[in-house]
Amino acid sequence: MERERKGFPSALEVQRIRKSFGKGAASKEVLAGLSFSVADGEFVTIIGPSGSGKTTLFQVIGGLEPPSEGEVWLGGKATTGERGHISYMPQQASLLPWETVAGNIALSLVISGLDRKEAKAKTKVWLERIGLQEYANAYPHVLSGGMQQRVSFLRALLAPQPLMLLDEPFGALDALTRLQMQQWLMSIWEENRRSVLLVTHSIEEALFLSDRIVVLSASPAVVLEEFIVPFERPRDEAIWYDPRFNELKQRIYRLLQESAEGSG
Ligand SMILES: Nc1ncnc2c1ncn2[C@@H]1O[C@H](COP(=O)(O)OP(=O)(O)OP(=O)(O)O)[C@@H](O)[C@H]1O
Repeated sequence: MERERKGFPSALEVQRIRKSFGKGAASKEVLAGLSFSVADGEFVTIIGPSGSGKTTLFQVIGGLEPPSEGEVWLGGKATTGERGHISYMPQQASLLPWETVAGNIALSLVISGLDRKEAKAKTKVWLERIGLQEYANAYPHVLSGGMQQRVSFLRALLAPQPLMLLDEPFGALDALTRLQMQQWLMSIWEENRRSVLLVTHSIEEALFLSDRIVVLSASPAVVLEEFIVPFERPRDEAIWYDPRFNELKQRIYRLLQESAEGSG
């Protein structure tokens, strides 16, 4: 089987993915033939109604669940059903509790190939960049939820895998911290472009952060529509007041609402 294709441009290609759980009459189709891609250095967001299969899709992309049909290509290689090819940031920060904040960051750098001395020096620079230099020697449990997510995002950013999957990373934060985190993440990401696939329930968050938005239908999920987000980078809060922001927000909202009504 062809395992590599020359000149394959995408960080991620999801090709006609189907996924059903259960067998026979009890079988339930969750993903009903999904295809989309993430280009190198692109920030793509998946939005879909609750229960539309977003977590299942991430599990298929990350190789934790085999698809019933279809293929996953990462960085030009067929990786369907294989683990270890993506860097993952979950909703609840998963920092190593026995390592300090600096230790957690340094470990990501060591895993991505730096020696310990280089990793230590780089960790210092990163701690300053994310505003946590005072917490270098603290353990993760003393950090606030927002601070933990900064370290968690940084660990995903520094990991060697080319695609980052961000699974509702701000879902557990209060509204103000969430806004601050969106601005923070965008500024760090704009300086260090990586290929990102984000899942969120928030249309505003998707419009603020992404280059492109893929809207999924209610279960069983298909791609309803893709939207190119037209705002130039670097971005700031001014885009919230741009008439195109509201117009796109309304279009995506209506699409999700129609899909939810159609399935109910
Ligand atoms: N291992 C499994 N066995 C059987 N059904 C499953 C399994 N995993 C997920 N499902 C079903 O697949 C459907 C989609 O679930 P999933 O968690 O992927 O949706 P989601 O879009 O991430 O939901 P939410 O937005 O609420 O987080 C649900 O109906 C769920 O019950």
